[in-house]
Amino acid sequence: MGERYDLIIKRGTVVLPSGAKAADIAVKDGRIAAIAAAGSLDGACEAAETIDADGLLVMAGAVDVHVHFNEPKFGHWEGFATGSAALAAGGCTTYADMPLNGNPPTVDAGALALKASLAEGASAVDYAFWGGLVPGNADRLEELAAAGVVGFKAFMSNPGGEGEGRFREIGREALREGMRRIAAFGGLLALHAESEAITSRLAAKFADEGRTGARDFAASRPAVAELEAVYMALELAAETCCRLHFVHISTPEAIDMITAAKRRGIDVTAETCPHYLTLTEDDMALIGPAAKCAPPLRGEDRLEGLWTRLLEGAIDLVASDHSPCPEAMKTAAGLSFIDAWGGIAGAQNTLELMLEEGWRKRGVPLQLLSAALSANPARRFGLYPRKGEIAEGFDADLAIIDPNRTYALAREDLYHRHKHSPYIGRRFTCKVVRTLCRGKTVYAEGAGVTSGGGVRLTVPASNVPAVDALDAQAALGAAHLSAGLTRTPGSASQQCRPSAPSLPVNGVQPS
Ligand SMILES: NC(=O)N[C@H]1NC(=O)NC1=O
Ligand SMILES: [Zn+2]
Repeated sequence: MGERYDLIIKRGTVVLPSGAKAADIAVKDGRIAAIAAAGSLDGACEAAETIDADGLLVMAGAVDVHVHFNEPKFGHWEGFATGSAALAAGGCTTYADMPLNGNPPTVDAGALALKASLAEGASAVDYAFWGGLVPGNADRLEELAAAGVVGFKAFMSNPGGEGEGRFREIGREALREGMRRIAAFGGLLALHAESEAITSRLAAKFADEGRTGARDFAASRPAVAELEAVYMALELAAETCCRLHFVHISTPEAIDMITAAKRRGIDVTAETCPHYLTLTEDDMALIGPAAKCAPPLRGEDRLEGLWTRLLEGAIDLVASDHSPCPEAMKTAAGLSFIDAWGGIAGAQNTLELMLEEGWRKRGVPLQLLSAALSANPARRFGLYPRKGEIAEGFDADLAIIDPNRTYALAREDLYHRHKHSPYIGRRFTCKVVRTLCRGKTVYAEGAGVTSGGGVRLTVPASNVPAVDALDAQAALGAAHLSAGLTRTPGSASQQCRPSAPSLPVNGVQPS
């Protein structure tokens, strides 16, 4: 007998960075200890537990860097236990929680410590936190960075939300100052990019005119609001050398502006969400407030344009933007579409939606989906080389998927606190059947979710790699399409590279 392992997952179709391959995976002390030809480990080695993955896909657990779990104070909207249970059931093993909708928002070290104390022992999977950049907290950014946030989030338009002291949007000059400060310590800024001037003016105009429907909501947040905000932020990033990430981009035109900025050497990445890749404005009008989000869902052409950009490697990552609320804020009698909460509860469905709509329907290679869902977010936000990939030495964070299962998503399948979702009733031809975080099963079909074992990950500010590290995905996508995405070497990113030395990854050790 050879090595003794804790777990062997045998004969799965394993999605590696180089492609899908029949393989066995051995796990020891929470990490991937060996990857070998299918059937070669079983029998040759001892293991405390064996999972037979014959006929199943094994992917790196998703790294969802955009969720709103809303504690403290708004845990009745969504909390760490229920939100993370939904993620686990959907094949996600690491997430980063956004600094807003909870109260106090995560805009200083005290608020971060309070939030961390609430997450401790409650989360099913591993997690990290975002800090916030808001008017007036420029002096608090360094303390948040020192406490290990993955980056800072700011809103260029009104974020909504409730409560005294809630999160606020930031104007141009405060944004520039925040970028300057963040760049000084090698941090990263994530932006919700919609122009407040455009969206607030249209919202006020439509309110006067009594226009309150789904189409009116979409028209009040047109594509140009996103494009103007992205353009302005890219200029400020070039000026301040601040590393930038755009959350939930909804238009291919904005992706193209970001791609052009990358070619100029600006250190910037782009995220989109499953809903912009799977639902249109027409769907929003049909489904109602469960499909309301900001930026709003767009037309079919833009949806397909985003898939093309994803295939080209021009979209760096996909995250859920899970932003739920109590049922009544979506469906109360007499509530107009305009007044319903804007946020889609999608934490559980990211991986299955991407497999269904990407791999199945559009032929997107599995390794490209895996890069967008796992490796790239882990890399960009300092969680790599611990999270995000199936490779020796990485945490054994795995999603096991049955690619031969047909089911229609039912309300009762959902683990998040409030069961409104635009995907209820949707048919899937694949299903996550088991999720492992550091080698421990956190979700198994039938058994459900095992709660509370997730650990917090902290990231030193200067440990986050520059965008060049993501070029592998662009190359992967370009190879698939045989259309090249090239970056101009030695331009702004070279001048802007922070002088701080690169630190080792400070992910929490497996306990
Ligand atoms: N406040 C908040 O969570 N907003 C999120 N919801 C949404 O649809 N877009 C967002 O940025
Ligand atoms: Zn969000």
